[in-house]
Formats: sequence, C-alpha cells, structure tokens
Amino acid sequence: MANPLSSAPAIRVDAVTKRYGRTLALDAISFEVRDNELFALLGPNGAGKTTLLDILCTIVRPDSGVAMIGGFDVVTQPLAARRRLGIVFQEPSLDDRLTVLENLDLHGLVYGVPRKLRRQRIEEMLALVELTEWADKPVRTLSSGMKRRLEIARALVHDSEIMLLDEPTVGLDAQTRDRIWAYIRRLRSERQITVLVTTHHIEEVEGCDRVCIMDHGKVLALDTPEALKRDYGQQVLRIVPRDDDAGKQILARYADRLAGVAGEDILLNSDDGFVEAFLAEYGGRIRALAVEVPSLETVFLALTGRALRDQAANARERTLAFGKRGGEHTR
Ligand SMILES: Nc1ncnc2c1ncn2[C@@H]1O[C@H](COP(=O)(O)OP(=O)(O)OP(=O)(O)O)[C@@H](O)[C@H]1O
Repeated sequence: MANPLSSAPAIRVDAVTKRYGRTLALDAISFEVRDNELFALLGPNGAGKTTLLDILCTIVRPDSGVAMIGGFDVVTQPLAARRRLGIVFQEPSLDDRLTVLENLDLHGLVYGVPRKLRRQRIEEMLALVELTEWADKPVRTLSSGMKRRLEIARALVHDSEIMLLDEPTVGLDAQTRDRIWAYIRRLRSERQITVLVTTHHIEEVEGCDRVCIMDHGKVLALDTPEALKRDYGQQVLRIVPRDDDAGKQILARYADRLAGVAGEDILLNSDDGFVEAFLAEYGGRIRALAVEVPSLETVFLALTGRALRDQAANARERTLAFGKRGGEHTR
C-alpha cells in the first residue's frame, strides 16, 4: 500500500513523555528521523531508549505527546504503523525448535505476505545475512551472532520500510558486532530502508548519519558525529592516581577542569599546554595517563559529566604507561 503521507518523515517523535511510577523514563522528547537515514540513539542504561522503541513499535502507550511511523500515529493507527516496521528486540524472540526457514516463513505468514513473495524475500534475506546454508537447521543449533543475523533477516520479510534495532550487538564479540553493522549498512543502501538503532557502544555510532544522545529520558544533543565532535568535543586527560591521597589532591587542585570521574580514573578538560603543566606537578603521583582527543566519548562526557565506557585504550589515544617507580614512562 502506498504511504498516503509520503512527505512525512520516517519517524516523528513530538514531546513524548512516559512515566513508570516515580520514574520519568521519557521527558517530553522530540526528534525526527529522515527517510533512508541511519540514526543512532545513544545513551547509558536507563536513558529511556527501550521505552522509546517500545512506544514506536506500539507495545507501550506514551502518557502524552505524539509518535508517528511513516506518517501514522502509533496510538491511533497502530496497525498501519506496525506494518511499516521491522523490529529486532533486545531479547531474542526466535522459536528455537523451528528451523531457520520455518521461523522466517512463520513471520511472513503472520504478516500476510503471499507465498511466492515470501519465498523470494526469505531467499534474498538469508543470502544477505549469509545464512542460506543454515536454512534447514533448527535455530537452537545457531550461535548467538547467527541468531542476531536471523532476527535482522526476519524483520525484513514483510513490507518493512523502517527498521528498529534495540542494542543489536549486545553480548556479541567485536568481530560479530562489526559484521552485524556491515549488514545494517548494506540493508540501508540496498533496500533503501530507514534504520533507527539504539546502542551504548559509542564506537558503533561513528558511521551513523546522525546520533541522538539521550540521558535520563531527555535528548541532550542530536547531530552528525562530526558536528557533535566539533560542537561539544574536547581534549580530555584521563588520569589514574597512584593512590587515594594523590587522587584527592588532583581533584582539589583541578576542580575547575574536572570533566568527570570513571571508576578510579579522573578526567580533566585539557589542552596541549596543560598536559606538560600537569606532568610537571603530578607526574610522580600517577600510575597512568592518557590524552583523549575529541571523540564521541568526550562529547558524551561534556554533555553528561559521565563516561560511557571505563576502558580508554584505543587507537585514538596517546597513552603514557608509567613504570613501577614514579615518573618513569614510555610513550
Ligand atoms: N516496565 C517498567 N516498569 C518500571 N520502570 C521501568 C519499566 N521500563 C523501564 N523502566 C524504567 O525507565 C527508565 C528507562 O528505562 P529504559 O529501559 O527505557 O532505558 P534504556 O536506555 O533502554 O536502558 P537499557 O539499555 O538498560 O535497556 C529506567 O529507569 C527503567 O528502570
């Protein structure tokens, strides 16, 4: 069926609020996702991402505000909205006793996809997620990465134009995560679909068109990764003090530069001159130090005062590892 509101954005969220008892899970949030966009919702646990997805896929009703899928209101026109969606939930929802093919076929049947078209789509999707050879195997024999791939395939057996993926890579190893993202990008370009994906892995959103950063049920920022880094990114010095006493002294001395604390790490807003000045004063009282260049991680830190991940070791950083005796270091 042609979309009667074809000029409408793929997803529109307007002042949506949802409360669970005393918890304000969503606090009047608004944004739009354009057609064929790869759009990420980034936020820590409890930010409200799943609640928002549950509203978009018509499982949960908002207390107030409007949410639209392809121009259809999720509260007043849930069936029309739902038909346009392909959904991959956080919790696996495949039938383990059925084969790969049976799972896909059942889904197509439920959505009323005619038999011939169903066969064709299933074949296409299995090829895309590289599971053709597994078609007749029971789902219980698949690895967790393969099950995720199958769920992605299943979400696209009907006429879905908009795909919602809730933490699609959670619990998967780095290699499998990369593969899942490769499928998502391919799908977007080959099937011209719109993708909204939630994640709390910051490195995963670098390749998305736009990123919406959420915390405590609010949108803190929404833009392309480049624009976010330009507007909010900053150089941060990540320090591991030698002991509690040193930590307290650093915190007191640089309170005006404090960007956040993550476990035993102290994060200070930095600039090139500051690193040398800090080392001259505290070089002997720290165990490790890393200079983090502006990244989505430092954007998140600037916006929330919290780090999204505890480990700060990756290629973007120049790390100085300090030896057992204070002051010795290797670059
Ligand atoms: N059914 C519910 N009943 C009560 N509180 C809920 C319910 N669902 C979510 N919440 C609360 O609403 C807030 C937002 O939760 P939500 O699951 O949407 O966040 P999230 O960003 O998706 O986090 P996660 O990645 O852990 O799923 C949290 O404080 C959560 O405890």
